[in-house]
Amino acid sequence: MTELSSAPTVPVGNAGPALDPGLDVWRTLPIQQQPSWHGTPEHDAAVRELSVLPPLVFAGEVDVLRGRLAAAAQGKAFLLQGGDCAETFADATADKISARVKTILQMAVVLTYGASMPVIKMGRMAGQFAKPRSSDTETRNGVTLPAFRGDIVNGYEFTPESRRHDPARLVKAYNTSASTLNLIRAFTQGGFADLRSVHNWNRGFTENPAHAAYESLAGEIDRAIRFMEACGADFDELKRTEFFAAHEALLLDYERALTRTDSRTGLPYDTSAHFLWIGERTRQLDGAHVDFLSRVRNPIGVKLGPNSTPEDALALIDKLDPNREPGRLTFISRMGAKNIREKLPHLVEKVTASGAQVLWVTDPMHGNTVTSQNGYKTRNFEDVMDEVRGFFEVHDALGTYPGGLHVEMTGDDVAECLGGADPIREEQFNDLYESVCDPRLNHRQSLEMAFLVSGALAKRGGRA
Ligand SMILES: O=C[C@H](O)[C@H](O)COP(=O)(O)O
Ligand SMILES: C=C(OP(=O)(O)O)C(=O)O
Ligand SMILES: [Mn+2]
Repeated sequence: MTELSSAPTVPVGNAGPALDPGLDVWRTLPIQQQPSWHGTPEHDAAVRELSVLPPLVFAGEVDVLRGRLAAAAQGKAFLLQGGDCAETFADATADKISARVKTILQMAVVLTYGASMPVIKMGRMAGQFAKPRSSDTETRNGVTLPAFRGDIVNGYEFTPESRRHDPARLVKAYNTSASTLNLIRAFTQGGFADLRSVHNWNRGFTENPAHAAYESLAGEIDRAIRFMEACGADFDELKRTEFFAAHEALLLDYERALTRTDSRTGLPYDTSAHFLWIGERTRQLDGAHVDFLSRVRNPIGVKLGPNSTPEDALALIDKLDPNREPGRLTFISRMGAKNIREKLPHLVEKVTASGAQVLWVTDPMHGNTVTSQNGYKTRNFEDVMDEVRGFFEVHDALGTYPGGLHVEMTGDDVAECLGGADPIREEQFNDLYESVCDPRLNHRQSLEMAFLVSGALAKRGGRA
């Protein structure tokens, strides 16, 4: 198995054949959600600097991921994507990064047991710095400033200086991604991801009386691990795990500058992350984002909101996955709990009938955002779980495979989403709401979701 820490046999570098000129066609196409910094000397200098910096990920790793996603598209693996809505430079600390990775690993163990198949672990991490926004501006107490668009563009602090679009942030985002990825690699390759430790961390969750309902599943996992031990399983082999980095490919200057030719194949790889997705607001068929991502070899995701039509989905497949290559294309539906049972079936049916083998993943966060009585952007855990249930129901009815989960979550004890078995109430927002964009599941809510989804996966497999 290729490990992330090992160097590829032939690294991606700056040398090698010239990049395909098609990679710049996006510059001639309509483009949404970009900062207003083009043409400035600072912007050009930042892009020049990025274009000669080392790749953050290797082409060989990207190929391994494509293979793993192909298995998921065929119902033989399950994808778990999780992390902040918007990473920040200030929170790229050892404690916060490791808490998030630990939580994803904890979720993955529970899901692996329920699914009885490999879980592909992927962070919205090490590059999730750019945010599309509904509005270009934000008004507070009669003062209007540019909206916060993620730390790669401007600062969250509500002052004219901080909200200025600053191209020097492009390079800081690269450096922060590199140090985040370095810690992730050390954490997942250095022995900390030992299956037995990850399972022990879950004990803290089930010891909470609010989570008593999950004790029996945790007990089953415990017995399975002891059974493996008794059979002489090589736990040293299970001390390391693959972990992949993903973000929304929103700022095409950044993505283009980090695109390199793979010297093995001569093909372009976007080396800013293993997996890149196109957001709901930038998936226009004739737009810049779809064009650019159609030309790189990375596995690509596309968010599909409630207005997506089967025709949109089929046209996206033609453009992004013309060779119908399993693992290349993931559709991440984010319909909202109220819509999923009505809107998703047509999409899945038509895509399946076309013969394309995409991976279907649910994002149960972005269609379920509401404002709390006390004015915070939030989501109800029950709505989030209802969308996940709907996703499973739709696939069960159609005989297709619900292949993954895409969530905004953190490893910390924040209060941003309402509810859960150990419920978060809106009075807690004033002290514990930390997100600079969308509300995330906290550590406990994330694990609770994993236990619930694990149960659903086990039921599908006929084991519960
Ligand atoms: O993360 C997704 C979007 O960037 C986010 O939901 C946009 O939020 P807004 O509607 O507050 O701009
Ligand atoms: C912007 C996001 O989602 P969407 O494109 O689905 O709104 C996101 O995933 O943070
Ligand atoms: Mn978000």
